[in-house]
Amino acid sequence: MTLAKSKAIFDNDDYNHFPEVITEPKSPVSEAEMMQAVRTLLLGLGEDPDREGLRDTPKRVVKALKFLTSGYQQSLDELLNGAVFHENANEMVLIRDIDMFSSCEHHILPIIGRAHVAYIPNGKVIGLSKIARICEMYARRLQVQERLTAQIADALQGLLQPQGVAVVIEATHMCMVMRGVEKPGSWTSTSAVRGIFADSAKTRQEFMSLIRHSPDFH
Ligand SMILES: Nc1nc2c(ncn2[C@@H]2O[C@H](COP(=O)(O)OP(=O)(O)OP(=O)(O)O)[C@@H](O)[C@H]2O)c(=O)[nH]1
Ligand SMILES: [Zn+2]
Repeated sequence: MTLAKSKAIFDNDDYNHFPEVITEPKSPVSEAEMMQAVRTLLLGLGEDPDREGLRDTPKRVVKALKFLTSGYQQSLDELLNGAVFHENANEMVLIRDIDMFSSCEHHILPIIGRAHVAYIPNGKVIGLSKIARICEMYARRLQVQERLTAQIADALQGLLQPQGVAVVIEATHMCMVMRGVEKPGSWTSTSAVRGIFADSAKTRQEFMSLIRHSPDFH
């Protein structure tokens, strides 16, 4: 199937109307105000925001935070770019070890980990890279790991109406490592299963056994 032909099918398809909700409104705060707030933070920390090393820090922090939360500005429609194709595949598709960087919404500190995403098609498949892009879009928002996991699963379920979707995220939270309870080496696993992965223990186990042998996780 050519890409052009696939796109034509895609254009007529109902997945275009998958209700992607942008949960965050456009910001009413200017960059100048954000930089001023970072300057205040620096003062609060007892620093001198006018010393050479910190002079451009408010600007850098705002730029970095905007990048780390740039998923708010994206939508599924935009990132898919038409890459959903009709295909009579009905075996499990698994992408494992998708690197992931998110930010916890409680402390705005990094969540670092990997996602494993599987689905069993039901007439439609998605461009493989788009699965990683969907993970990135939701990761680049302020998150809790459970919601991030569920959002990825629900996006694929809504886009493809597959037989089922399974998502596992294994991550370490810097708010639990560098501060607070200070537990380096702790990993949090979350899963979200939909359709046949929820209904069939055998299918779920097949997925779990395929992702299990990753050497980095225990
Ligand atoms: N369920 C869940 N909790 C998270 C996630 N990221 C951070 N948290 C937790 O959010 C909780 C916030 O608890 P609070 O007691 O309000 O904040 P805190 O005083 O900074 O808590 P400590 O981290 O225990 O020092 C902490 O237990 C964090 O570990 C996440 O992705 N999922
Ligand atoms: Zn946190």
